[in-house]
Amino acid sequence: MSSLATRPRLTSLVAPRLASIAAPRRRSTLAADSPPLLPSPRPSLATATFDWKDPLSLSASLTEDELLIYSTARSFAQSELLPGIVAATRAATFDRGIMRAFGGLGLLGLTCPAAYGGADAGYVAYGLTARAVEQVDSGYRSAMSVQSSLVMHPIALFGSEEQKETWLPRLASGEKVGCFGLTEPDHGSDPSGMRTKARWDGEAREWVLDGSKTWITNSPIADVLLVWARADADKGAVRGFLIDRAAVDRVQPGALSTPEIEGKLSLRASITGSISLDGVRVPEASMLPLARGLGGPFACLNSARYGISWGALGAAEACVGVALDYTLGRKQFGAPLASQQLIQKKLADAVTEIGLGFQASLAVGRNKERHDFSAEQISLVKRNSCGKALDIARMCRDMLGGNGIQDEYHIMRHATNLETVNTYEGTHDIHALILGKAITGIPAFKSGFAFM
Ligand SMILES: Cc1cc2nc3c(=O)[nH]c(=O)nc-3n(C[C@H](O)[C@H](O)[C@H](O)COP(=O)(O)OP(=O)(O)OC[C@H]3O[C@@H](n4cnc5c(N)ncnc54)[C@H](O)[C@@H]3O)c2cc1C
Repeated sequence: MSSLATRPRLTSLVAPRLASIAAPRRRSTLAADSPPLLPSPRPSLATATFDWKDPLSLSASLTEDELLIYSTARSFAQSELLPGIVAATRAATFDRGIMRAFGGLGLLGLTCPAAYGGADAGYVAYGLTARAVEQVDSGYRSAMSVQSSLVMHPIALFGSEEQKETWLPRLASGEKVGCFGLTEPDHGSDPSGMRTKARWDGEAREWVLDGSKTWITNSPIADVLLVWARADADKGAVRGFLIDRAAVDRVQPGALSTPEIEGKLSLRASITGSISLDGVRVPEASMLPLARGLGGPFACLNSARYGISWGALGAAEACVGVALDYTLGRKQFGAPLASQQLIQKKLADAVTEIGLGFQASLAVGRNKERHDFSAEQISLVKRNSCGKALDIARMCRDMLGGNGIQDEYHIMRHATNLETVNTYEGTHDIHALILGKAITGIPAFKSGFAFM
């Protein structure tokens, strides 16, 4: 260490030589046949100071608007959400007011049209918001992602004018909460086996829904439930239905129920439930007119999965921040843990993966903004970010020793949350199979259309 410190810095040795090449007056004094001092006519010096929080200068690739959205979301998350997260996790509660607060800041439906209360802000801004919120908790990011990507996005993309006007402004403000019901008790990774049915009652001009969904984020508090079902009058095609809970409860009390799933050891500050549909009648106009087949829900999932690729890394960077502080302060064997080579390697690995992961998500975000992306690119970044973030959270937990399992240090909560984030919206292995199919041309999943 000490000999390195007393050695002149490499740049101070090279700089004068570079200056002599760069200055035209001096260059002219060189003999015409002199060998060049350095191979490149425009050598680049390392001028930026390395910042572990932005190791590959992500912020330099962002617009002013994106930076502003990120700093708004981050200061809200740090000042309003962080202080209560430990208590919310212990009590396994989700404060409905958080949705109104997100809405008040304009963080819901960031990619939706401004004409309906969205922000038209672009996919990178959306990713940055997911990152800021998930630095506090994956459960809060889940609530926001479901509202924005899995409810508002499909209404904006596939909805009628009436559906857009009815729901989007109220979802954007957080006045109404939505949920997305695709997973069923017997069909998770392979939603092509879906059993929930929509029967057409031509006389009443209503759809009658029967079936059940499980593991549905926000379902116990949702005002509008986007439920995917097989429509008998459309040759059994999967269609999306917007169920207005209040309207159903008024006319058919008990036909629709959304009990909370208890006993979760992950995403405890997010509310998750099932959906039970027992002859639920909805008007003809409740069906999303422009979504037909599983391509509808998958289009929504692509948007949410992309956001997750940013969010999961947000959780990972929060874990690294805690681990770094802790290891700088904690002394064992007469020295700070942070001075030990093994600890530094762990931190270097984590910062490397986070920096690379954000660049990958940024690239996919820009591709999305240019309308030039593939579902496989999203599988790649969702899978990579979740897997890496989970590994980083576990490694950071380890760096805190026994204290690492204490909720006040946050890391263990992030690690248990990331177990879910790695599983939902397509498990780590299912995304590997999606990529495997694209690479080899051979689908490894046997029953038709596994994708969730
Ligand atoms: C907290 C939470 C919130 C959620 N929120 C929502 C929501 O809002 N809306 C919604 O619709 N769903 C939601 N989900 C459901 C989630 O998307 C599913 O849990 C996920 O898709 C996996 O499905 P599954 O649980 O049925 O597991 P399964 O599909 O039964 O998979 C179990 C295991 O088998 C593996 N596997 C499956 N098929 C294959 C194969 N062909 N080859 C090799 N391995 C395979 C999987 O990778 C996994 O490891 C949520 C889940 C959780 C836990």
